[in-house]
Amino acid sequence: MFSLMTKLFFAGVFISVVPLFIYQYISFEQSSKTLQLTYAKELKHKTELTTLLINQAISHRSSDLNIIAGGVGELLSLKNYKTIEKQFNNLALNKNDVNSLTLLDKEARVLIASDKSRKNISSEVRNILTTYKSSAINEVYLSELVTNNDEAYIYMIKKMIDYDYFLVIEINIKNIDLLLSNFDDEVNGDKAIYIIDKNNNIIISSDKTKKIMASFTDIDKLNSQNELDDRIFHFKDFENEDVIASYDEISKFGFSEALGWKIIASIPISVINKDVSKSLAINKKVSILIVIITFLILTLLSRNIVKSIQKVVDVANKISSGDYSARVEDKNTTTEFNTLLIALNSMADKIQNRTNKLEEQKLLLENLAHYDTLTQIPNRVLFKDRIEQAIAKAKRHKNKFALFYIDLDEFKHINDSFGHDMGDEILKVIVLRINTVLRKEDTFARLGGDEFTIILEELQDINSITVIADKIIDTIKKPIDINGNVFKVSTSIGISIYPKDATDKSNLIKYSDIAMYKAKSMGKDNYQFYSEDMSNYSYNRIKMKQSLDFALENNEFEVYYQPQINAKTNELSGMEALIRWNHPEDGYIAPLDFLPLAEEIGMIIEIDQWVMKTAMKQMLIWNEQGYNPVILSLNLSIKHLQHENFVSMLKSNLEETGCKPEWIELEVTESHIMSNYEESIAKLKEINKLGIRISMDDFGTGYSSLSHLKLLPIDKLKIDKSFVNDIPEDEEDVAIIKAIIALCKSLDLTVLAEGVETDKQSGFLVENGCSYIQGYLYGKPQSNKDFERNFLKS
Ligand SMILES: Nc1nc2c(ncn2[C@@H]2O[C@@H]3COP(=O)(O)O[C@H]4[C@@H](O)[C@H](n5cnc6c(=O)[nH]c(N)nc65)O[C@@H]4COP(=O)(O)O[C@H]3[C@H]2O)c(=O)[nH]1
Repeated sequence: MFSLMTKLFFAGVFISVVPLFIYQYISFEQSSKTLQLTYAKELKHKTELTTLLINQAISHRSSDLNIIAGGVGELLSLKNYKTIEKQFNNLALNKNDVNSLTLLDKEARVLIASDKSRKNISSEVRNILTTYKSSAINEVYLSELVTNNDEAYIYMIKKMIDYDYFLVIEINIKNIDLLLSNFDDEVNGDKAIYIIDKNNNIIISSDKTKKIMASFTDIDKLNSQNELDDRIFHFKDFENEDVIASYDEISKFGFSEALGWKIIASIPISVINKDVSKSLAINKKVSILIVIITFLILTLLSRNIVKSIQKVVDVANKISSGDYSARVEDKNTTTEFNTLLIALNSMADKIQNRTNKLEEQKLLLENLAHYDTLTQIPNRVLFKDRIEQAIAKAKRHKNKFALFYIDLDEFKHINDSFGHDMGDEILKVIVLRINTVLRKEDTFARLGGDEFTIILEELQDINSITVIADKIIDTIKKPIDINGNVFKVSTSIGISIYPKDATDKSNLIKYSDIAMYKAKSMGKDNYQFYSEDMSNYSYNRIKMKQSLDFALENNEFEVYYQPQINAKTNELSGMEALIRWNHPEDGYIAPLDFLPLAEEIGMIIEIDQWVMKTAMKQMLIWNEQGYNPVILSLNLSIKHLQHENFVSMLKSNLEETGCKPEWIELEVTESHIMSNYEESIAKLKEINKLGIRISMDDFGTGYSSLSHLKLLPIDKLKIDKSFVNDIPEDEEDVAIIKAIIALCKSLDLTVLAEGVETDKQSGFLVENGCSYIQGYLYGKPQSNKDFERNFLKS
């Protein structure tokens, strides 16, 4: 993996350097070729010039020889040898290339010489002369080249026909005018010029370091394939160096044919290339400058891009790590980058908005998950979490805390009677009130319905718990006014203490719940601290549940009958059937101790049915026996009454037992009827139609209004024992009882007082218009046999 910077750098190198290299190479090659051709043409010119010079020199010497020969002939005839010698000397002196001028006889003896010291001729000249004499040439003869000590000579011979003498001019090739200077120009230069003989040996060279006559081996190999232009070749010279060369042949001029020389001018390609390099030096510098500028621009550009990308990456990283407020602030000059930045920022905006919404929804969900929607206090879930925290905290600091389990008494009836909306409003008021009693650090939660919990942490002493419990009870107890309806709500509180009662969540809750039940069973508006005995109580409940399942099968239930007396006449006006449970192990169990449980576990209908049938059968028996038990009053649980088949069950019971409907009176409690008023009315009317009477039990404890009562198909009201207990002393109760009696009168209802134990109570009731009495004063609930004996037979 390469960074963007590295990639851009290498791309820059590739883009800028490679084309420049190619360009440099091509321009070098091109320039080299052009220069080679230019040089070649120059070389060609040089060879042509040299050829011309040599030809001219030879031609001039030849003319000189002819002229001298003419002059010498005359002087010889005058025997003026001195003048001949003088002429010889003049020529030798004036012409650089003329080394000597000699007159020889036919035996090749020196007759006259420009150089007096010369008495004999060299063997080479003698041989030339011999060759000349044997040939048929009478014109000027040109010899082959003769070399001697780095010098090269040619000899020109002219026969003096009249005398059989020979004139010989020795020409030093190298001393030919201009040729020398022409050659000298190139000495020490890069160019070289050579004269080679017909055997390709160098006769003369501008470069003295190159041996004269050294073999110029490859000259014959110059052929068309090496030919760049007319007589211009590219080849390797005798030192194996690449050269460009041009040549010319001296043989093309007149008699010089005999020479067969070639003039070669050459220049090494390396020299040309040096020139090319020189001329391209500026080009190179410009290229290097371009490369440097390109690098600089690319570096700046890539830095700029990388910097911008880095900003984008930084922001993207921040966003990915949860910082949705991160934005790219800087504007970039690049359009594409600006587009990217705008897109990224808008993406971040969207993510932030979405995250905010999610957060809000999360909070809402958390709220819904942890808070009670009605009262806005913690719900069961949050309560469980808080109690765990409280346990951990108390454990750490070795503290204790209290757990309150609060249940509103009879709240279900309020709910049922006035509807859930009203119930909800009451709950809200109660929650507000409890909150005023609590400190901020206390957790107040609603577990559901009318059940609440409070965790009281950092307790100073046990007294503070009772103070708060009392305050809660008192504040709830105060009348609650909802839209003109005034309610009085009582409450039961169970309290468990950490770590005294339990150190774990579930036991603390369980024990506070048990304590709450205990509080409930002890009467209203009360609190109870948990104790181990209470656990036994709840254990007993579980045991009782199991026992109830078998009680019917095992015939453990019995129906007792309590007389109802017309106190005015002292006659039996009826009786109430009351269930009794004779537990095989625990003995007698009071109805209020097991009936709520039976209702809870759904057994109440079965039990009621059994009581109903048993009592109906008993009525038939007593009627058949000729007794007059008058009316059988049967208790009815609300669940039983609300059962959709209740009326048909009632009918079939009547049919099954043979009991007449007019013998029967069904007792429904005031609160039960009011809890489901509409449905109850319909059902009670159906029952009424069967000819069965209906009485309202526990009257005064519910919330029925006059208008409700008027519409109900009831025959009798039963004044609750709680109002009877303290009469005639309690003025309030007296007033209530009087009001109920007056109400019955006005609605044309029979009125019966329950729980009458004393003559005083009975006397007061009769005196005030309530002659029907039920109570221990006249008889406790008793077995059928006892009842028959005590009230039917007598
Ligand atoms: N201290 C005292 N008590 C008196 C006096 N006179 C009557 N009582 C008691 O008052 C209760 C009257 O019955 P209730 O109000 O219908 O109240 C009944 C009734 O609501 C319910 N219940 C009893 N048997 C049945 C039944 O078979 N089915 C249903 N659904 N409920 C029943 O259980 C409640 C309690 O029944 P019990 O314990 O039998 O208690 C009976 C009776 O024994 C008195 O002078 N002093």
